Amino acid sequence: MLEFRQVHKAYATPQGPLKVLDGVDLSLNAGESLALMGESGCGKSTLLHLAAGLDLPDRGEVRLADRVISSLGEADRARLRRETLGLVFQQFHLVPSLCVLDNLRLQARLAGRERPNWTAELIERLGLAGLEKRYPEQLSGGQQQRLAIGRALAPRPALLLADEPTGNLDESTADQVLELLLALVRDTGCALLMVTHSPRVAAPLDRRLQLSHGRIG
Ligand SMILES: Nc1ncnc2c1ncn2[C@@H]1O[C@H](COP(=O)(O)OP(=O)(O)OP(=O)(O)O)[C@@H](O)[C@H]1O
Repeated sequence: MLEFRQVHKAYATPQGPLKVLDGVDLSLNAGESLALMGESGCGKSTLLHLAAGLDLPDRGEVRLADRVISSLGEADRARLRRETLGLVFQQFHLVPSLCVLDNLRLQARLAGRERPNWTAELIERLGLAGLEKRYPEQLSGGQQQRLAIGRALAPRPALLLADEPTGNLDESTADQVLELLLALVRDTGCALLMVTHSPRVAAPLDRRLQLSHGRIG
């Protein structure tokens, strides 16, 4: 589903290149869930951005759904991302001018996979029934993050990439949102790569990997 082969990435800084990934190998099978852990600044978000084709490695290869996403041009990367991936970040990235229902519909439509029955089921399971016509700013933080998860899963992606998806929520809301995310991932058979610094959040996933000194330990 997702594979990194000897991936290297450095950022240009005024002090010279900052080496962040230094030969990362990683492989995630279809339907599998993986927690990527490591200290702040070790390169977890960088790795996730490379997995999504939002950025490119300096060396090495990133394969997504049997395509080498790191060799594709920007338009092809965007298409592969739309067709294959769901993305959930700490900031919700909802469309503020669209209501709950249209936020969900838009994402499915962009992927060319609108399924009204699935959208309706999602709204129920997200606990957003009755709030379909509300705009994101009229929702609580937990509701917004549930909507962001629903939006990512609306097109039934093969892989969900999540960057600290409960990082902005209080502990009990975070627990509920995480439980919902894992249940939806399990029921849709979607693979999951989740960045988290929290062992508690990582515990229920199939595997846990540590990123340190630019490599997977
Ligand atoms: N565009 C950029 N230009 C220069 N340096 C960057 C850039 N993006 C990230 N960095 C640096 O690269 C390193 C890795 O950043 P990254 O965001 O991947 O870490 P992280 O493990 O996700 O951190 P956190 O857990 O704090 O979110 C950090 O030292 C960061 O300051």
